[in-house]
Amino acid sequence: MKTVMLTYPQTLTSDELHTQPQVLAIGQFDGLHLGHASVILSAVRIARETGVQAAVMTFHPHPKEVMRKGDYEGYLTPLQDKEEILAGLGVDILYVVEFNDEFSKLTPEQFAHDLLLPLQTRTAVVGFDFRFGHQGAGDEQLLRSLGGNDMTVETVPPFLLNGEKVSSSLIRGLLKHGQMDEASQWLGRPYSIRGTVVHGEKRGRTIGFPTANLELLDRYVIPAKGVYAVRVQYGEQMLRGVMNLGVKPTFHESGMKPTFEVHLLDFEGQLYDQELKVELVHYIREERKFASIDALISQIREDALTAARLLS
Ligand SMILES: Cc1cc2nc3c(=O)[nH]c(=O)nc-3n(C[C@H](O)[C@H](O)[C@H](O)COP(=O)(O)O)c2cc1C
Ligand SMILES: Nc1ncnc2c1ncn2[C@@H]1O[C@H](COP(=O)(O)OP(=O)(O)O)[C@@H](O)[C@H]1O
Repeated sequence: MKTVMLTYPQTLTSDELHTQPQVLAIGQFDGLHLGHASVILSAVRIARETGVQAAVMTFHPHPKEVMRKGDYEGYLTPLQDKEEILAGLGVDILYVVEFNDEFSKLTPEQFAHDLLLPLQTRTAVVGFDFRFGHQGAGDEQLLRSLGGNDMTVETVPPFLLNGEKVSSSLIRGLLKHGQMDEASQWLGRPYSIRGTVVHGEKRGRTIGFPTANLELLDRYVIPAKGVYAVRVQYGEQMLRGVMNLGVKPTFHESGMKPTFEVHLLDFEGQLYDQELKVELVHYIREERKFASIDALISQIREDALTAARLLS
């Protein structure tokens, strides 16, 4: 899959894009959950049937991050994660449109005429509640009429799981409550984060449980504090682990920023500066303040056994 970054208006109307006829799924797609996947897989299917390219258009940063100016709760799937998942769904090309003030003011007509049609979009595929253009003025009907004879529009109905509509906001809520099993079901995969291993307080090794402390690569949605059974991708290897996401109340009074720290079950070696992808598979328990270090150690030992059992 190829990724093309677009900024309106400079790059859009130029011939340099070398566009070819395509089926284009359009959306924010944060989370790339089962509902999003059904939109994208519809586009891929139509593209294969009609012998054209399967494309996706998304917007970055998240419009809410731009409009709320810093008061944004974070991404379920930052760009790098989106790219990886979309490539796996069979998408040929991903257009990432820079979402900025100017882009947010585009009318529906400009969006269709200056962006979709120059990209040779033969079919636009959108979710049932798709809105576009300044303040969401455009809907599916308007998109259809703006496409005229050049572009058709396919609308994909809501994807239901156990009778409920799969949505990013519902998944965010599940993560905040540590309901990882449900979140995984709706996402179609476990929730994951990526980070670089940084130096911590060097206490882990002294208590027999070294932990790789992660500095997250992006502004992820932060799930519930507590202990998790995790799978860790380290280069080509998949390793099992147990993670604490919290403020270590046994050692610190309030005011600490939550840290992500992972103890790998079957690993010895150095991880500093390495990148890890951590899948939060199950929530084990809440973080607690222990009366002694020994009590904490025996609890961590038990957590590691629980994680091994849950991940086997
Ligand atoms: C599985 C696991 C569970 C943990 N649970 C708690 C906890 O409930 N309360 C707490 O204060 N610290 C908890 N910790 C954090 C430890 O206190 C921390 O790993 C230790 O202080 C080492 O920190 P360092 O990596 O910065 O050296 C946990 C760590 C792990 C790996
Ligand atoms: N099984 C393991 N799980 C996690 N990290 C490990 C493991 N074995 C060795 N390490 C290394 O030890 C470091 C963590 O040790 P620790 O004493 O907790 O130091 P820090 O406070 O800097 O995280 C990790 O960053 C990694 O380089």
